[in-house]
Amino acid sequence: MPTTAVRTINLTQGYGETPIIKNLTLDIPHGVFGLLGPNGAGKTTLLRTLATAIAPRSGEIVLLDRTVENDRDAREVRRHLGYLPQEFGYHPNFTVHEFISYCAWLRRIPSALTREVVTEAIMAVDLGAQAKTKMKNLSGGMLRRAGIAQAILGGTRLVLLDEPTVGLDPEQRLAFRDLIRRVSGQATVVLSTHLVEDVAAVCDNLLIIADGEPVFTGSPRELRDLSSERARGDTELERGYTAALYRNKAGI
Ligand SMILES: Nc1ncnc2c1ncn2[C@@H]1O[C@H](COP(=O)(O)OP(=O)(O)OP(=O)(O)O)[C@@H](O)[C@H]1O
Repeated sequence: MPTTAVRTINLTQGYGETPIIKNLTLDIPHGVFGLLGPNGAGKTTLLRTLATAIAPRSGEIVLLDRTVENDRDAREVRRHLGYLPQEFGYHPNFTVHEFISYCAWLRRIPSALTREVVTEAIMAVDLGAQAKTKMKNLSGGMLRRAGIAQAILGGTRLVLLDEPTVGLDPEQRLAFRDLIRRVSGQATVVLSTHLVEDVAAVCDNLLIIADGEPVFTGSPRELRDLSSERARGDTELERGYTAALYRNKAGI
């Protein structure tokens, strides 16, 4: 298996005149990859670009060994790609089963396979007991799990999750980490988060971006190694994170 699941080469992305992601060259290896950065750093913009929801302004993206140059490439790659945006839409009166079945239809999964893949995805996120519950009656954690179920539907090989732990209580976050570990047996997972501890718990590697530019790539352990007495933070990892940001601001 090739070692890189996602590659960006001189990727520039933005809205209107303003560039948000600036000339980003990045390799995301197979495994679980974290995206960290302050508010407005460009994490969502990068994930939306990798999800092929918005075309790059310039530069290249290679997803699962396919260079995405046109709509045909994007359509092909999307068959293997799952995306959970920060806010995902659903009909509140759909049951979990109906929601996931509807997503299967949107993803053009053949109807003969729908029942099987829908059940598989629901079971994978432990929502079997809620299959007949309406989406509007799910707790925040269950709703996130339903969102992840649609992202892994049909055995996707690349799963992009935007802030999947927002709004979860500590117990739900632990359960979420277990779920990501399980999903990573099937797919490369790229997730954005504000929570440095989530990254340490589940990610093999991570990128910190600030103002659309990379300030750190490496493992959680390498981030810890950046930690210094001077840097702010309650844990070594948080101090590593602030040190990486400070190092960038100081132009070191
Ligand atoms: N649709 C849009 N049109 C114009 N500007 C946008 C749009 N979406 C995002 N931006 C701007 O792009 C920049 C990066 O936003 P983005 O949402 O990618 O950052 P983020 O790192 O995900 O932030 P957060 O952690 O707050 O979610 C911000 O300055 C934001 O205001």
